[in-house]
Amino acid sequence: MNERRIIVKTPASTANLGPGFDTLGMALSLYTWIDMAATDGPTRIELLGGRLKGIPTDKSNLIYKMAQLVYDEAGYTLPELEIAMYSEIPLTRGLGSSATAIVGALTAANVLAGRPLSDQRLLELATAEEGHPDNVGASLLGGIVVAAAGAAGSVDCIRLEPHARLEVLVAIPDFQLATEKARHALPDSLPLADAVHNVGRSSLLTAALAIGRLDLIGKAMQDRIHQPFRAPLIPGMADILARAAAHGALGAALSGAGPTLLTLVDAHSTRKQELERFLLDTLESAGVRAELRWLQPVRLGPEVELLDRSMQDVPLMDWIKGEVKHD
Ligand SMILES: Nc1ncnc2c1ncn2[C@@H]1O[C@H](COP(=O)(O)OP(=O)(O)O)[C@@H](O)[C@H]1O
Ligand SMILES: N[C@@H](CCOP(=O)(O)O)C(=O)O
Repeated sequence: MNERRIIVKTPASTANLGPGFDTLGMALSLYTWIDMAATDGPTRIELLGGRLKGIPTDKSNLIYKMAQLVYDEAGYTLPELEIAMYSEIPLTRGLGSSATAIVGALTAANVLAGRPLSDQRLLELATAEEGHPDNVGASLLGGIVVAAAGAAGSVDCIRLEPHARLEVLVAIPDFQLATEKARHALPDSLPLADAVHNVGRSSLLTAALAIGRLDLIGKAMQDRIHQPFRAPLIPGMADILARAAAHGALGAALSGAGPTLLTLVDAHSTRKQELERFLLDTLESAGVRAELRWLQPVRLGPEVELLDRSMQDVPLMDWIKGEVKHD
C-alpha cells in the first residue's frame, strides 16, 4: 500500500503565560515529528530517540488513538498504520509535549484520510483530548493564541503574531511534573479579588502582545490563579518569578503546569548572560539542576510533508537530519 507517506513537524508550546490560565498559549521552537503511512501489514509504531521511553507502542498509543478518532469522525475505516515518531520536547516538563503529539497525530491522520476534517474540528478534538485549549491551540495555529473552550466542546481561538523582538529563555528542571498532579494543587474556588486581578492582567497581556507594548509584559504576567499554588512544587520558582525582571527579563511565568520556568526577553537586551546566571544560580540554591534553552516563538503550526515515491523508504531520522542534528 504505502502510497501516501506523511511527515508532520509540530511545535511545542508554553501555556498560560502567567495570568491566562487555560487560555493563553505560544508555540515554541522545539518539535515532534510524526511519520504516518497506511500499510498492508500489521500496525507498527516506532518511537525514536530516548525521550519517548515508556510510551506504549501498541494501539493504545496516543498517536494511533488520534488517528482512529479522525477516521471515526470522517466515517472511514482506519487502515493498519506504520507510525514513527521522534521528539525533541522533554516530556512532562510544561512544554506541551502531549498537546504536540495530539495535534501532530490529528493533522497527519487527517492528511492521510484526504483532509475530511476542518482545522476548527481538529482544534475541538484536540482540546477535548488535552482537556484545555491553550497548548493545542498554539501547536495547531502557531504564534500566540487566545483560546476559550465553551459548552458542548466548542472552542474559539484567535491567533496573534508574536512581536519580532520577543525571545524566550526557559529553565527546564531535571525532574518531571505531570500536568494532572499540578492541576490537583489548585483550589476549587478563588476570591473575587483574585479573579478580577487575573482578568485585568490577562487582558492587559493580550493587548500588550497584540500591539507590541513589550514594556507592559512584566506587569501583565502577574497571576493569582495557579502559580501561587504550584510554587511549592518547584523549588526556586517563587524567587525567579519575583526577581527575573530585575535581571533583564521582560517577564517570567511558570510554563504550563511546570516545572519549566519561562522568561520572555527582548532580543535586543544586553543582559542575556545576567539572566542566564540568575536562573541557574537561583535554581541551584534551591537544589534544582536545570537546563537552559533559548527558544523562539514559532509562527507556523504543523508543517506537513507528503513524501513522493523516491522518498518512501528514507528512515524518519535521516529525513529529519536534513534539517536538525540533535537528540
Ligand atoms: N509523543 C507522544 N506519544 C505518546 N504520548 C505522549 C507523547 N508525548 C507526550 N505523551 C504523553 O503525555 C504525557 C505528558 O503530558 P503532560 O503531563 O501534560 O506534560 P507536558 O504536555 O507538559 O509534557 C507523557 O507522560 C505521555 O504520557
Ligand atoms: N493550562 C494548563 C497547561 C498545562 O500545560 P503543560 O504543558 O504543563 O501540559 C495548566 O496550567 O494546567
